[in-house]
Amino acid sequence: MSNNDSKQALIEAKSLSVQIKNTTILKQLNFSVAAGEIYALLGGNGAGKSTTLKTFLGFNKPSSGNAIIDGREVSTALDYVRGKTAYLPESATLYPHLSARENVAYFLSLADIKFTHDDIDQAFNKVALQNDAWERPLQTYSKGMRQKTAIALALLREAPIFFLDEPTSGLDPVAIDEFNQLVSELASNGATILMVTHDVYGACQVANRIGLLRSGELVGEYEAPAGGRIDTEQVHTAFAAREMG
Ligand SMILES: Nc1ncnc2c1ncn2[C@@H]1O[C@H](COP(=O)(O)OP(=O)(O)OP(=O)(O)O)[C@@H](O)[C@H]1O
Repeated sequence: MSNNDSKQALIEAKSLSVQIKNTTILKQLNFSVAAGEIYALLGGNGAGKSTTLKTFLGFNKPSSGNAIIDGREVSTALDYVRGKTAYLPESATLYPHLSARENVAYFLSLADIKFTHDDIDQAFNKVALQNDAWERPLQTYSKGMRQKTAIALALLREAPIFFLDEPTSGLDPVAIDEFNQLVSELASNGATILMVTHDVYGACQVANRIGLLRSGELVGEYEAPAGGRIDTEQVHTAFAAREMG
């Protein structure tokens, strides 16, 4: 029995298939992410990573099988699912002309969430957003800083489930390490994280489990040993072999 079976699964794909315009894009996916776990869906261009995320976000309907969040079918419990999840697209969709504080305050107000000035300070400190940037417009931020802002917002929304789309693409090595550290901390504090990526190294650095996706099929799964990391070499070899067919 894997570790995963003993814990509550918060994200589940059950024989999940998705068709777009008569083409089957996702084929019978089965995986689950337990509470507090980081699952990386790894695949090359066109493997179906974004389609999987979009299905869990409710933008695609399964043609068969199920996409389940916290025990509920996504397509029939959209409001519930949106309240439970935070989605970080490849580039955070925040307002460039507003400061980090103004962005966060605006989106929290939209969601009808009460907050104080101190709450926002605490969230920015938690994600290690540099203090001198808090009141500066986001257009002066690096991608890493914008991501930190988006994560601070998710923390304030108290969303327990995170979807991350290619979170480290375009980050420099220091920012990647910082980001991976932050993601690990989120999970240690109980967040459940599904990330999609083509970065083998990054996935092995943070994930408890990696699913290898190719042409819409899950062709391999790797699990970190207790207290350890998934072997990068093993996953890299499988990834490269799969990509070559
Ligand atoms: N709306 C759509 N209409 C037609 N085909 C689509 C649509 N969305 C996705 N696809 C196809 O589904 C397949 C998977 O696409 P998807 O964007 O999920 O891949 P991906 O793994 O995220 O790739 P990348 O790393 O390049 O972003 C691709 O062949 C793509 O062309």
